[in-house]
Amino acid sequence: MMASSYFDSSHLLWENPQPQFTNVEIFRRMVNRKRGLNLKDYHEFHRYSIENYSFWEDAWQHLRIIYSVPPQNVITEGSIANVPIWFPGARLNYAENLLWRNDDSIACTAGGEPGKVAECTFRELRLRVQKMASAMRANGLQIGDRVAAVVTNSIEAVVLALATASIGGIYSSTATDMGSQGILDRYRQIQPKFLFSETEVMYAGKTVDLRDKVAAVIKGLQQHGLKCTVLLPSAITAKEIEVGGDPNTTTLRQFLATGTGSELVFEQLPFNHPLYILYSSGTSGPPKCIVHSAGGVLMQTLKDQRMVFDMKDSDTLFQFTTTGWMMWNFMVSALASGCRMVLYDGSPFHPTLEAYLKFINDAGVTLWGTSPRFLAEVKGRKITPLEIGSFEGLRILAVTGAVVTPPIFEWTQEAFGGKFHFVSTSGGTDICCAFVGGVPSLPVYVGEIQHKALGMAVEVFDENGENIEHTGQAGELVCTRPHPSLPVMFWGDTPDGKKLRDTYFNFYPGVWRQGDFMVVNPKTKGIMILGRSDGVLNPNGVRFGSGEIYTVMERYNTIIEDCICVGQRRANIDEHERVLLFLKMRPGNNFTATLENEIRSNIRTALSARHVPTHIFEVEDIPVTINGKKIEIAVKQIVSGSNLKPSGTVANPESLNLYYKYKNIEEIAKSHRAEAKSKL
Ligand SMILES: CC(=O)CC(=O)O
Repeated sequence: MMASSYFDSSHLLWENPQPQFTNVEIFRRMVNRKRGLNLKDYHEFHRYSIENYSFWEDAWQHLRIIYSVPPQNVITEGSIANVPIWFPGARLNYAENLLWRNDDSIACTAGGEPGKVAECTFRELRLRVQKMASAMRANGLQIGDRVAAVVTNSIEAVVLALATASIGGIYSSTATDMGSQGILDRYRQIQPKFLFSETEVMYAGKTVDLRDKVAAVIKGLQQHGLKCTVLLPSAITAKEIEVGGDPNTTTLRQFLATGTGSELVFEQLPFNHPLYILYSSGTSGPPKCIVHSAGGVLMQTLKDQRMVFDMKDSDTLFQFTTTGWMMWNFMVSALASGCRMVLYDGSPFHPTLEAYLKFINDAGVTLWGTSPRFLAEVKGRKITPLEIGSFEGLRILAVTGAVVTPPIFEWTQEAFGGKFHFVSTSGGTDICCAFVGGVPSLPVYVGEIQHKALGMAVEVFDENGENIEHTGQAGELVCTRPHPSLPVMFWGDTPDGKKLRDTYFNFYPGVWRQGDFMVVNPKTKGIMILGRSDGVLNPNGVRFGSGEIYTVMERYNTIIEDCICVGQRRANIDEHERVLLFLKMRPGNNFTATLENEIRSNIRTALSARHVPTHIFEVEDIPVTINGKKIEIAVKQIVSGSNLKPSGTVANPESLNLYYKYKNIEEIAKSHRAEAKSKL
C-alpha cells in the first residue's frame, strides 16, 4: 500500500493547553540542564534517549529509584541479543520502591460487580505485605523461589506480589478463568514452591466454584516442586473453603498465623534479579515463560507511567485487567508514584455496562486504562457515557492490547467529554512496557499512536531488514538497541538462551522483531499498528494488516458484534493467499447479500480493490484469548488446513471448531452463494 493511503489527512484530535507542565517536559529540561544540551522538543529528546545510554542514568535519577548501592555503570558491553547487564553493581528492591509511602491515604480501592468492596491505605498495605512476607519466610521462601497464584484482581494479589518481591522470590499469576490445563502448562514449567489460589469467585453475577480446578492444579504440581498451597477465602462471602486431597494445603488465615511478626526486610538485589514470570499467549504451542527483572520492570513501568500517563501522586489509576495480563504487573508499579489504584474484578457488563461506567466515574478515576474492544462495545451499544457521569476528573484514557481504529479515537474523545488525553500504546508481555505510546506534550492525530517511547529504538523493517520508516510504508516493528526490560531469560531455556534468541532475534540477526506490523507517518511521526505481522494479509503480493479491514468494519459495530480477518493458503492447493472475513452479527441482525455487497464496496472505496476479501462469512463466534485478543493466527492455520489443539489461553476454545469447514472453501462458497441467491 502506498504511503499516502495510510495517512491521507492527519486530523488533529487533541492538544495539551499547557504542555510545559507535563512530566515529560520537566524531564527534558532536567536533561538539558544536567548535560548542557539543547534538546528542543520530544523528537530531539527521543533521539538523545536512543543514542546515549546516559539517558537511562538520567531516568534513574528523575524517576527517583530507591537503592542501597549505586550502580557502577549504566550497562555492560553487549549486543541486544546477548541480554546485557543493566546497572551492574546496583542493589535495590522492587517492593521497597513501591512501599515507601506509609500514610493513611488510600492506596487501593477494590471494586467488583457489586460495587465498591474494600479499601486499604498505604500504611495498611505495608502492614499486610509485612505479615505475608513474614509467613512466607517462616515457611521457607528464599531468594529465587517461585510463587504462583491463581487470583482475582484484588488487594490480596498486590500483597502477594509485593511480599514475594520483598524476599527476592519470583512471582507469577494467572486469572481465575484460566482452565486447569492452561494453568498447569505454565506452572509446571516454573515449578513454584508456593501456590496461592482463590476458591470461589463471582463472574457475571454467577458464583464460580473453583475447588475442582484448584484440586487438579495441586495434583498436577505435586511432582513439580510444590511445597505448600494456600487457599484464599471465598471472594464473595469471605468464608474459608476447603479443598481436600493434599496435606500441604492450608488456609490464608492459618498461613498468616505462622508468621513470626518479623520486620519487613527488603532484600537488596542486583538490578537484573528476576521479579516476574509472564507468559507468551501460547495459542499455537506451549506458552513461553518470560522472566522479567525487578530493575527493568521498575524503570520501564515508571517511565511509561510518568512520561506517557503523566502520573502524579494525586492521581487515581484504574486499569481494567485480570492478574493474567502484563497490564496487571504494569499497573502495580503505580504505587511507586504514590498513586491510588482502583482494582476491579468481574465482568464490565454485569449488572450493566452503565453500572460499570458509573463505578469508574464515581471512583474519581483520573487515569483510565482499557481496551479498544471495550470502547467499541460501548459505542456499538449506543451508550452515552456523559449521561452516566461527567468524567470530569479524567486526564488520560489509555488503550492497548489491540489495533485502535480511527473511528474509536474520534468517538471516545467526544463521548467522554473531550478534555482528556487519549493515549494509544503498544508494547507487550515480552517487554512489560510500551514500544510506542502517548506523549502528553504533543498533539494527538486521529488513528495515530503519538510517538516511540523514550529509550526505545523502534524502527520499521522490510523483509530484507532495510529500514523503510521514512517511506511511509508498513513493515515489521523492530527494536535495534537494548533497553532495561528485555527479558532476562525464558525459564527452562538452555544455558545459552537459544529459545529466547530464536524467538526474538532469528528473523533479523541481532535485531529484536516484535511480530507487529506498523507504519510511521513521515509528516507527524505518528504510528499505526496494523496487526500482528504473522497475521499479515498478502493477497496477490499486496501486504496489509487486518487492522485496516477492522477500521472499515467499525462503522458496522451497531449490527456486527465482532469480526476476524485472516489469510488462507492451503499447502499444495492454493497458488495465492486469499482473504477471508468472518462476521459475528449482533442478536436481531441478519447477514444479508445486501450487507455483504455494501461491506465489499466500502472496503474497496476506503482501501482498494485488492483489499476486498475473497469471501465474507457469518460465524457464530470469534475466538479470543482470555485477555480479549482475536486469535487470528490459529484461525489462519485452521482454514489453511492445520489441526490445532486449543491451549488454555483461548477463552472460547470451542469456537475454533467453527472454522475447520472453511478448509473446503470451494464447497462452502458454493453453498453460501446459493443461500444468498435464495434470500434475494
Ligand atoms: C502494552 C501492550 O501492548 C499490551 C499487550 O501486548 O497486550
